[in-house]
Amino acid sequence: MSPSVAGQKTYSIASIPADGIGPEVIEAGIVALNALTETLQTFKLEFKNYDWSSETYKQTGKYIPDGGLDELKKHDAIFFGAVGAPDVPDHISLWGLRLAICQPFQQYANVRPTRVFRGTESPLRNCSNGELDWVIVRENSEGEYAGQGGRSHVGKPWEVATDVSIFSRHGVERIMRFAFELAQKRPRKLLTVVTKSNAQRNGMVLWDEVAKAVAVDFPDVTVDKMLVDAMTTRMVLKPESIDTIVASNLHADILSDLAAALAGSIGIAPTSNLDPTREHPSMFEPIHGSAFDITGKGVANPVATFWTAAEMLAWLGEEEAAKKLLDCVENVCEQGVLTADLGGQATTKQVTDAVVAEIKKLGSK
Ligand SMILES: NC(=O)c1ccc[n+]([C@@H]2O[C@H](COP(=O)([O-])OP(=O)(O)OC[C@H]3O[C@@H](n4cnc5c(N)ncnc54)[C@H](O)[C@@H]3O)[C@@H](O)[C@H]2O)c1
Ligand SMILES: O=C(O)[C@H](O)[C@@H](O)C(=O)O
Ligand SMILES: [K+]
Ligand SMILES: [Mn+2]
Repeated sequence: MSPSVAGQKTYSIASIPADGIGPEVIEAGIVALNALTETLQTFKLEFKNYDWSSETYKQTGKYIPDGGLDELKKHDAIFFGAVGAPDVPDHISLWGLRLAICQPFQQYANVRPTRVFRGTESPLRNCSNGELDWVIVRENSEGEYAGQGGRSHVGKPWEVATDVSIFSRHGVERIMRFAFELAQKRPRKLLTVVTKSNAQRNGMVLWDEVAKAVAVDFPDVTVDKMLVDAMTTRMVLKPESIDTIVASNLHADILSDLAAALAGSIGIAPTSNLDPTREHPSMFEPIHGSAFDITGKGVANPVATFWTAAEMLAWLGEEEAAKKLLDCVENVCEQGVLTADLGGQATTKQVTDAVVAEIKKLGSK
């Protein structure tokens, strides 16, 4: 961050639109953010685009060029689209770009809020707005995504393959502390620790023990423990009983897509990959992937990326602007300007234009 001539703070943002609908929604996000800074005149954003993608990988053999991570470190935040292409195996693309940033940058806290917006509907019967307002905290550096494992005797009938889950006391304790602190800041002060310590008898047992130990430091937070399978039914049947959730890397990945769908669509929900120590820039992306089925059609819902942009601003310290942006987005949903995933007919551009129009109204308030 650097002071600008006009005395306004300037934040430097690396944008990595990458694959599929990533470039479509990131473009929409940048349009909305530029409209916001022009209207508010309270801070500035400078974007630098990185064309790292599956296309680059196919041409050069690398998603991130040599020295790329050092380049990224110079920015205040990273605004990421989605990675994954039909002609590159998914494990190559995910580990080549998203995880290749999250893991070395120790963005260990993945924060995934979900709620039902004004003007949108939950597919759940009898779930009114306000009854589904959750934040899922996903452990984002180890667990099932530790990268430990391998294959031997490839192609032989006796072939073996392993993916070993790693739970370290250090890794579990830091995510638990983060989740308790977040739950403590929310009005209900309610945290559900998701586990699978009946079947997974080592790592998940450590997970539970550390949760219990950390809870002692947060006497004002009410904690409960749920096995992940039962958690899915509670999310569907008693959404109002849930507030903040902490879960392992894989469990939370699955639960958060479910959460987004229960709030109306995967096209709404944001993700923050945070390095809470602020040693490295944090990375912000919509929760969804590259959505090959709708790529290039101009119909991707940009709302998840707008909410992502708001989360990024809040992390940078611009909470008021973040709140205003999200309000504009919710106003547009309430006006019924919705993409097909939310039951509407609007295009990405029509939703973006409507959000920009709402943002411009802020200037006259
Ligand atoms: N963080 C990431 O970059 C990330 C996340 C998830 C999946 N992926 C990758 O994306 C690729 C496709 O994965 P997938 O199909 O499992 O998940 P996906 O999220 O891309 O799509 C799932 C479904 O949701 C719909 N959808 C997603 N985003 C939408 C939006 N903004 N508006 C409207 N509809 C939307 C899609 O059309 C599709 O029907 C794979 O390569 C996968 O590895 C990447
Ligand atoms: O991390 C993953 O599993 C994928 O990138 C994706 O599904 C996500 O949620 O980020
Ligand atoms: K994404
Ligand atoms: Mn996911």
